[in-house]
Order: sequence, then structure tokens, then C-alpha cells
Amino acid sequence: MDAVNKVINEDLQKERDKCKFNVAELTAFLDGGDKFTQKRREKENRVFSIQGLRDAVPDEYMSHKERYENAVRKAVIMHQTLGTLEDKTLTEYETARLALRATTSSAIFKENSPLMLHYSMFANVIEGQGDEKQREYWLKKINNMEIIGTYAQTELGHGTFIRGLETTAEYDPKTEEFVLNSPKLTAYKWWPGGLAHTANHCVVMAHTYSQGKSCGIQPFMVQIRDLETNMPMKGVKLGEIGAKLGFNTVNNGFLGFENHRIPRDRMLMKNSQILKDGTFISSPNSKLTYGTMVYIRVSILGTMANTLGRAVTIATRYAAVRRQSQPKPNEPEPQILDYVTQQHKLFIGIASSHAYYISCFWLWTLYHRVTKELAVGNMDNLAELHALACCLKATTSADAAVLVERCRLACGGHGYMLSSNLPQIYANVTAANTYEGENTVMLLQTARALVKAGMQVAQGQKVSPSMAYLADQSKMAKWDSSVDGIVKGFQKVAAGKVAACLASLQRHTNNGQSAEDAWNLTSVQLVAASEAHARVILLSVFKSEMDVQTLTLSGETRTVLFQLVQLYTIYWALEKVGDLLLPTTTTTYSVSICDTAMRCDGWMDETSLFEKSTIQTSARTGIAGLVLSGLVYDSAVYPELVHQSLTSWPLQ
Ligand SMILES: CC/C=C\C/C=C\C/C=C\CCCC(=O)SCCNC(=O)CCNC(=O)[C@H](O)C(C)(C)COP(=O)(O)OP(=O)(O)OC[C@H]1O[C@@H](n2cnc3c(N)ncnc32)[C@H](O)[C@@H]1OP(=O)(O)O
Ligand SMILES: Cc1cc2nc3c(=O)[nH]c(=O)nc-3n(C[C@H](O)[C@H](O)[C@H](O)COP(=O)(O)OP(=O)(O)OC[C@H]3O[C@@H](n4cnc5c(N)ncnc54)[C@H](O)[C@@H]3O)c2cc1C
Repeated sequence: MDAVNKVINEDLQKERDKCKFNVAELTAFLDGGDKFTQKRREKENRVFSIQGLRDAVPDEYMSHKERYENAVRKAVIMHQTLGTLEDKTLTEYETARLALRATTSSAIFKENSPLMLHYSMFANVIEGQGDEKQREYWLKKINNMEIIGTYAQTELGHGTFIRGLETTAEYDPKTEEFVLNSPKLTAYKWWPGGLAHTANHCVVMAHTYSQGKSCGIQPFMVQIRDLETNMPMKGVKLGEIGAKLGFNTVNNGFLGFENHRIPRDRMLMKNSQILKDGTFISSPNSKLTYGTMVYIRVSILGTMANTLGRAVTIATRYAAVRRQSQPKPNEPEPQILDYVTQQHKLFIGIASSHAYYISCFWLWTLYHRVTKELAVGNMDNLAELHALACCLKATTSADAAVLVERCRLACGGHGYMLSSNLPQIYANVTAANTYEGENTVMLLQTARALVKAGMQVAQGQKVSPSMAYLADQSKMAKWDSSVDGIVKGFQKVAAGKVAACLASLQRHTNNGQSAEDAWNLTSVQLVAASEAHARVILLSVFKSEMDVQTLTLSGETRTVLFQLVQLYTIYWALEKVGDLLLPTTTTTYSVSICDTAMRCDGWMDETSLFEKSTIQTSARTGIAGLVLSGLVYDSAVYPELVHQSLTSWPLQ
């Protein structure tokens, strides 16, 4: 065994020794400063030092029930170790940022936890939807685990279409109570994490009626289990929805109501209210009720950064220790990391994880600013936040699922082993394409904003900052292969696609189609326009944030970060080269990448672009070193997991 460990460490160590930048400096940069690195490591070391978190047997050998019970056991340990996670010395933004990075450790144990929804949505929805008295009363109970909750919105019959939800809450002024019912099977809440056996409270989104009139979808705090016996309350039906592709210890369940009565003050009344006599006072904006979903969509960018980062750490380390084939006779088998195809598979994952981190912190800043504005009744920037959260959640989760699967494939047969942890990471990450807003639906939401912005531009009106590029009518000058040049190209592509959508919508309505049918007939183009917009944001934010945030970093560290920005940008230029070279309806432009002028209607000499994107030896060392030095995920965090997965894999 020593011989094997020596071979594995020798190769890993050799790669790490080639690292040319200051690992501690870049770790602190990603954490937001040395103090955060220290706080994160303290938290992670506390988690990883707990022997009780180790499974007696791999959980894939347990029954569904045993896995759940084991997960509850670990959830209790995690809570006792990490407590309420509150650190009163941090600002709200700093807390959010630390939570994003710190989930590298607690994510492994928390994202599969029956308490996942308690931590991620239950507390947030009370914060966002409860009035002052309700926040004061419930948050204390939530934070010290007096109650365990979840977020019950989706039903068997409706997930996307919230306005179609069938659970009803009818106000009875005689008793000053709401009566909850699930009138049909399709009205049963279906999916909420923890709902099956774990949660004893939940926020229920219900179609509310008072004085015989609809009051739309409103949030209610509902106790669903007896706190002593844990049995369902009267008029409450609960159960497990069954095995899934992943998250099989999150305890997703179903919930039905039969004339279940709750006091009036259980309606969360920050945005809308129902008075004692049944008078309904509507929210200044009905979409404020959807606020928690925006919060989670923003956090999903960070979750994707973490999740993809974990997968590409495992795959890159494997690529450093795996030796295979003999391209040169009489020479030792090379590390598979030396194959350019292997670099091409993995380095985009490293770059993307960093890009998602940077975009997440950027979007968090907007989220916190808009939340403060909403608190004083200023709704001006809510639409911009919603549009960005939708397309970035959709694009990062879709890309991350593809790239995590690519990491698995890059590990050959060993990637197919559950002991690699890559299949489990894939099962979790792919769920993000569906939860918190199915990706197509989210992209179409952003498309609504893009079409509106395109029309405003046509009328010479100002548009939101993230869409201001739509108004740039300048002809595309000759490109250089700079990042800024390619970003400009993507802006032209997105603007062209939005213009094409407007033309298509107009054409369909001119042909007598209704606005709804014209929208549906154009919806594939609308999704593509929304994706192109998201690509503009991801590329431009990565570059602009790096320009600003890396000024204080040492030369080598800045170099490796800008290699990631360049790789990420050129990778997507290659992926979308068809779009970049097609004449757009509003502008035509000649393209010169890698100093080879190519007319936009000409064919693309992809080899020259590909050569530009291929990681040169120095860059390979730099970028590979980024991971192998443990930078993408602090090596102090993963020795056990990675070592265990590497050593438990079949020996070479
Ligand atoms: C690895 C994992 C580890 C950790 C992960 C962390 C956490 C995981 C936690 C939880 C797991 C998942 C939990 C869930 O899934 S909870 C349920 C989530 N469900 C959804 O997201 C439902 C999606 N559907 C919707 O949001 C809406 O139905 C809709 C698609 C937006 C349509 O709504 P509708 O009322 O019909 O509105 P439209 O007619 O389309 O638009 C009207 C108008 O409103 C604007 N709008 C819509 N939504 C919002 C919003 N949230 N904020 C602000 N504005 C909004 C929309 O833009 C439009 O404006 P116009 O000006 O264009 O009219
Ligand atoms: C792992 C996991 C955990 C979850 N946890 C929770 C939870 O804790 N709480 C909770 O409330 N929910 C939860 N959900 C439910 C989740 O929010 C829904 O699954 C999601 O909102 C999608 O709704 P749906 O399942 O009804 O799919 P549908 O909306 O039925 O989507 C099916 C297909 O129809 C298409 N479609 C639907 N509407 C449109 C449209 N308007 N235009 C074009 N195409 C459309 C979609 O693009 C998709 O291809 C969870 C789901 C998963 C997978």
C-alpha cells in the first residue's frame, strides 16, 4: 500500500510543485480576504474532524430507510457542530459570501440533508414574507431548531405555473381562521424537501379566498406534525414521494389538507394582508411573494461553482495520477493530464467554476441592493434582478451538469464508480436544471425582459444596465482575439437574436396569430436569445470583475486568473462559432480571430482558433497547478475524500 500511496502522491506533488502563483493569495482572493479563509477553514476543519460523519458502510449499500436515518444522524451532528452558522461580526453580504465558499465542506453533508430546505428556503421565506412580529416570533424558533421546516409550493399538478396552484386557503371571519384544503389529488403538495418525515412546519403557498373573492397565491406558516409525537396534525396527510435520481436523503414528500384550520396570523403578511373582517390588502407587487425563489436562484450560481469545482478537483487530480498508453516508444506511460484532449475536457471546468463564483458574488451584490430598495418600496430594479437570476441560474446549472458529466467521463471506468463521488455530484447538479424554476421556463422569463428591452431600444428609450448593449448599433469593427473583442461579438450575437425574435413575433402577429401563439411559435428563438444574453453577462462580468478585483494580486496570480478568463472566453467562442460568424439581422461584421481575417459568411478555420485556445504548456502547468495546489478547493478540505476515492479505486 505504501508503494501505491507513494506513486500517487509523487505525481500529485510534482504537479503542485510546478505551481507558479501564490496559493494562499488566490485562496484568500476567492474567499474574500484572509479573515474569511480563516473562518472557512475553521468551519471546515470542525466538520471534517468529526468521526461521526463517516458512514459505517457506503450509503449505497444501505436501504432507503437506513440512508434516511443515517442522514438524520449526520444532520444532527452537523447542526451541533456548526450551530446556527450565524456570525454576528459579519455583514449580510459577507455572511452570504462565506456561506457560498463554506458550503464546499458543509455542502457535502448539508445538500443531501433532510434539513436542506430548513436551511435554504424555510428561514429565508419567513425573513422575506413575514411581517415584523412574525419574523421576531418564528426566526428564533427556526434558528435554534425548535421547529423544522420546509417550503411547500409545488404540487403534483403544478410546479412551474404558480398561479395554477390548487391548494386553497379560505378565510373564515367568524373564527378568524383559514381553512386549508387539497380539493383534488393534483392539489397535493409534491416534492418539498424534508416534508415526508422530517419537517413539523412548512410554508404553504395556497390559492387564497376571502369574502368570496380570490386573493391570489399567498404564503402560510402551517404546523403539520405534533412536536411531541411527530405524527401528522388533524386534517394533514403526509408521505414520501419515493426514490429519485439523487438527493435520496433529502426526504422529499407529499402533503394533503382536509379542512385543516389555522389562525389568521399564520398568513405571512409582510406584502399582503387579510384583516380580521376578511378585507384583503394586496401587495404593491404580487411578485414579491416569489422573492425566496429569486434568492435561491442567485445562490444556485454559487452552488454550481462549488459543485463543479468539487468534480473538476477530483477529475484533475485523477488526471495527474492516472498514467495510460505509450505514445512514445520506450518512454513511461504519460500522465493523462498531458493529453491535450484531457486538458480540453477539464480546464473549462476549472475556468467555469471560477466564472460562476465571480458572477455569483456580483449578482449577490445586486440582490442585496435590490432587497434594500424593496424594503423602502422602490421596485425599480426588481425586474432586472429577476431577469438576471433566471437566465444565469438556467445557464450555469445547464453548463455545470454537462461539465460534471464530462469530469466523470474523463476518469474512464473509475469515474463510473460511486466511490469516485462523481455520479452522486452529477445526480445533484443536474437537479438544478429543474428545481427553483425549470430552465426553459427561466430562460423564457428573461426573454420577456429582452423583448421588452428590444422594443424600448427601437423607441430610443433607456434600458436596464445589463441590457444596455442592445442599444449599441456600432458596426462591428475587425476583431482581435482579445477577450473584450469576443465579448463584443457575443453582445452583437445576443442583440441580433433579440432583433430576430422581435421580427418573428411581428411576422406571426401580422399573419393573424394571437400574441400568445406568436410567442409560442418564437419560443425556441427566445430561449436562444436568453442564453446568448446570459453568455454576455457571464463573459463580461468574469472579465470586468477580474480587471478590478485582481489589481492588488501578485503578477503570477493575476496571470493564472486571466488565463482562466481567456480560456473561458475562447472556449465559448469555439462553442458558439456558428453564431459569431453568421451575419446578424442588425449588423454584419468581419471576424478576425487569431489574426486570420475571416469574412462573416465565410467558413471558419477552426484549427487556428483551436490552437489559440489550446492550453500551452506553461498555461497547462499554471491552470493544472491551480487545482492540484488545492486552490480550486482548499486541499486541506478534501484530503480524505479524494485520497479515499483515489486509493479505494482499483489500483493501477
Ligand atoms: C446542490 C444543491 C445544494 C443546495 C441547493 C440550494 C438550495 C436548493 C433548495 C431548494 C430545492 C428546490 C426548491 C424549489 O424548487 S421551490 C419551487 C420553485 N418553483 C419555481 O421556481 C416555479 C417557477 N415558476 C415561476 O416562477 C412562475 O410561475 C413564472 C414562471 C415566473 C410565471 O409566473 P406568472 O405569474 O405566470 O408570471 P408571468 O405572467 O410569466 O410574468 C408576470 C410578470 O411577473 C414578473 N415576474 C415573474 N416572477 C417574478 C419574480 N420572481 N420576481 C419578479 N418579477 C417576476 C415577470 O417578469 C413578468 O413581468 P412582465 O413585466 O414581463 O409582465
Ligand atoms: C430535486 C428537487 C427538489 C425539489 N424541491 C422542491 C421543494 O423543496 N419545494 C417545492 O415547492 N418544489 C420543489 N421541487 C419542485 C420543482 O420546483 C419543480 O419540479 C419545478 O418547478 C418544475 O415544475 P414541474 O416539475 O411541474 O415541471 P413542469 O413545469 O411540468 O415542466 C415540464 C416541462 O414543461 C415545460 N414547460 C412548463 N411550462 C412551460 C412554459 N410556460 N413554456 C414552455 N415550456 C414549459 C418545461 O420546460 C419542461 O420541459 C423540487 C424538484 C426537484 C427536482
